[in-house]
Amino acid sequence: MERTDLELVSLTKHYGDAVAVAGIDLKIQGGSYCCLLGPSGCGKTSTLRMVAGHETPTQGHVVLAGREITHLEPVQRGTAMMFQSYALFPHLSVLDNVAFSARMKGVDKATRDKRARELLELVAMTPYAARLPSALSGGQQQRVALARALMTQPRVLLLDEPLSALDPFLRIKMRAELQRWHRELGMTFVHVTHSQEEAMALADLVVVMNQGKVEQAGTAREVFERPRTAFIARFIGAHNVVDTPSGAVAVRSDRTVLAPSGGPGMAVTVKAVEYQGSHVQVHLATRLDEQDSADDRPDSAGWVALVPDAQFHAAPLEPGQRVAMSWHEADAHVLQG
Ligand SMILES: Nc1ncnc2c1ncn2[C@@H]1O[C@H](COP(=O)(O)OP(=O)(O)OP(=O)(O)O)[C@@H](O)[C@H]1O
Repeated sequence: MERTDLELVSLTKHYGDAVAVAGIDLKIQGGSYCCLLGPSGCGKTSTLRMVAGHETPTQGHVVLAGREITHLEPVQRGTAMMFQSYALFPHLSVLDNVAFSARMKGVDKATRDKRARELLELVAMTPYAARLPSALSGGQQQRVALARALMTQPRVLLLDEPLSALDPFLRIKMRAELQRWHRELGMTFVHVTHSQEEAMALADLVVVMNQGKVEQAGTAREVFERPRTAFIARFIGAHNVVDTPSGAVAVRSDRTVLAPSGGPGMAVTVKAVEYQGSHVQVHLATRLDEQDSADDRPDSAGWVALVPDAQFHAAPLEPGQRVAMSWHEADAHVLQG
């Protein structure tokens, strides 16, 4: 089988003095679903735009299927971008929107309409072929945007926050559709998101970025079970970062054990209790008056224990109560840096 890997080599982008992307090395296997994940401003979109050819790298290379594409025009690369705002042409019907790129290339009407109809079928939009975009819902516009991007027969589909404009219900529905399309099309998807939940749900390869660099790349399970740094553990969530005499460790919230005060472990205070159905989230701090732990405060000392509901109700806890927090040695994962 032909290799269609996408490789980024020392990919760098400066805007004046500001470093948006600080030298990324990444290999994305052909046909995989990759999510670029990270907080706002970490360089995800700049990276995607350099792959698409909408931004010129300051340094480095983009290689697709063994071919250097760094300085090619967007249409010559074998990539297609689906934008955050779907940017459909308002005066063109759904069918003509999808067929547009082929029309620009001079493909005859019968051929381009046939291909456009096949793609509308794929995204379940056949009944809407004659409509204008203004008469479609957000989810429907998204499907048309996808069909339009696929018209160029790309090897790599680039998706910039494709679900961010949708309401939570539709977002989950479209997530399942993205998975299905990825499976059916067999092409590489590179999807930018700031939602760890979205990345974990979709990606074969999760690439967590921080300040223009790749902080960790791996399967969702690898990143969740073996977060490399405190930043990753906090960003992925559901982990406590605890300073111990042998360095910082990450412990999953559901593996954090609470015992009556005086028991083994660290003496902490219950700050808040949140009932969540199958589990109860117990927020903990060294003292009751401590501020909430903020993501941007790396030294913050707030923790969460996720206690199964039956266990919690057998021995309920209340804010202000002192407890002992501990974990099994095997559940403490040593962090770097
Ligand atoms: N055209 C530009 N000119 C100057 N600075 C820019 C430009 N585009 C992006 N930046 C800066 O580069 C950094 C990375 O931006 P980028 O859009 O790639 O981040 P992001 O991770 O996609 O963020 P978001 O999730 O908010 O879209 C940011 O600090 C941003 O302000």
